[in-house]
Amino acid sequence: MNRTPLQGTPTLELEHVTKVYKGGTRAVDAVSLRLGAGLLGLLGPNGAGKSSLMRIAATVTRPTSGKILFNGTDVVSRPNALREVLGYLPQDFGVYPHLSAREFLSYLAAVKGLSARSARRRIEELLELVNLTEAGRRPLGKYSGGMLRRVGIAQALLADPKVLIVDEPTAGLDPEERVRFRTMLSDLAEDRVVLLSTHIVSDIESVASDIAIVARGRLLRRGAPEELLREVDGQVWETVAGPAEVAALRERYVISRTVRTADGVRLRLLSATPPGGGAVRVTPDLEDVYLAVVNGSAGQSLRQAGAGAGR
Ligand SMILES: Nc1ncnc2c1ncn2[C@@H]1O[C@H](COP(=O)(O)OP(=O)(O)OP(=O)(O)O)[C@@H](O)[C@H]1O
Repeated sequence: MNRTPLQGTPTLELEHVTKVYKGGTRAVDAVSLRLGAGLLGLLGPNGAGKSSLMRIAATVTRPTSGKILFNGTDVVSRPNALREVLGYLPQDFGVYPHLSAREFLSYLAAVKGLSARSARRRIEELLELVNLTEAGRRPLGKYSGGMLRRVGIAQALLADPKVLIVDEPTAGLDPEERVRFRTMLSDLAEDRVVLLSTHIVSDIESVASDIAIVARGRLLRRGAPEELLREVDGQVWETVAGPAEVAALRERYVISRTVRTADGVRLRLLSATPPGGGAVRVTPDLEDVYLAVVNGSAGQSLRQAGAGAGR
């Protein structure tokens, strides 16, 4: 493996990273990932180990075993090599409720060692970017969940990071904010490593050209959306069923969507062979792949192996 990246192109490598918590939960199980400039969407159901993996990648938690290298430097033993260029938005981001967004960001900028002058300029840029210029003087205690999330995003970008790690960043954002945020992240990913975790497929399908699917601590797939989609090519079907048949279909197949219509329930299901009942083959989307992979059934019978993971 080439350990000498080109000047200016950051690389973050996770090698066989494992995290076993006290009590024995194996939250991350031998995950290896190599990230260069660009956005990697880490997709997995609740409890898959995404936050644990992100905390480890952000040097907040030490792995039980495995290595993390930033531009070739081992950051488990030398975390500052990454921390100096890292922006991190944890899932449980907390603020001081009596401070305004400007005061809070100024405080963090001082902690990060930014000069007062460049901090002021940067904070105004960021407040504008996350659409909080007007609200920037109000105490954070009066902010909505979505506004606080945007403050979290601004703090992660304070020091113009080379590596940006954002854990479920769109939680609490309204649809318009989600779109704005996704666009912002894909712009940032042009020359930075951006790692974004989510359990919502639509959060990443329009921005991530690179997707990793995790479940039960393990990395199950990694690839471009087109590659992942090929896995369920020809195996996604739509059918309309009466209310009585729906339960039986749920037993037999991984169901990726249901919509009630005037004629009954329109189901989208995964099956390697024609499921019968007039089902029509349809073009797969990422939600289908995600469910197939997480249910451990891609390429096999596509029968439901577990309860609707990730929904
Ligand atoms: N500090 C901890 N101590 C013990 N177990 C933990 C700890 N943090 C996480 N876990 C466990 O590790 C597993 C993975 O949790 P983690 O939060 O990393 O998953 P996740 O994919 O981020 O899920 P969510 O989106 O629900 O947070 C879960 O079983 C969780 O209960």
